[in-house]
Amino acid sequence: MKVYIGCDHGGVYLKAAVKEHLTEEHIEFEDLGVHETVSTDYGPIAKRVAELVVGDVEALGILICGTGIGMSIMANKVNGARAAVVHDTFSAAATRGHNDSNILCMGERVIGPGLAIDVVKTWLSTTFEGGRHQRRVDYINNYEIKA
Ligand SMILES: O=C(CO)[C@H](O)[C@H](O)[C@H](O)COP(=O)(O)O
Repeated sequence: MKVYIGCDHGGVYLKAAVKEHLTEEHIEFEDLGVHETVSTDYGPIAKRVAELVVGDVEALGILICGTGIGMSIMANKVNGARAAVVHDTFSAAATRGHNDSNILCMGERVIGPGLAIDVVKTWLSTTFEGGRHQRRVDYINNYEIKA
């Protein structure tokens, strides 16, 4: 598994904390930026990470901005991206287990690094349950194919 990670200026510090965790856990990742807190736009970063994730079935993505919301809105425009804004471990497990989310979005202005790392741990270690949830994810995929 490889994790593509990106942020805007509102997520630089939380991204650094998440990268530290991924490094400690020997989880392969690629940082698509940004690296500075100079004001920037979340759109291009979210688009790039989402495209990379969709292009590699083994890959997952983590996107961080001030709230996680701008990143998720943009990422979900990319066909095949299932980006979820998550700030608690219950939702982290549910969105992997039920929605097969492939991109985790968080907000540095919303969540502290301790809980954020727990969210990342839970999200990365939970697997998709399939079954009735596969039908629901298929509905989304079919909609994208026709759109
Ligand atoms: O898109 C967002 C809001 O949902 C992100 O949190 C951005 O990081 C935020 O809008 C950036 O705001 P700023 O005032 O330009 O720092």
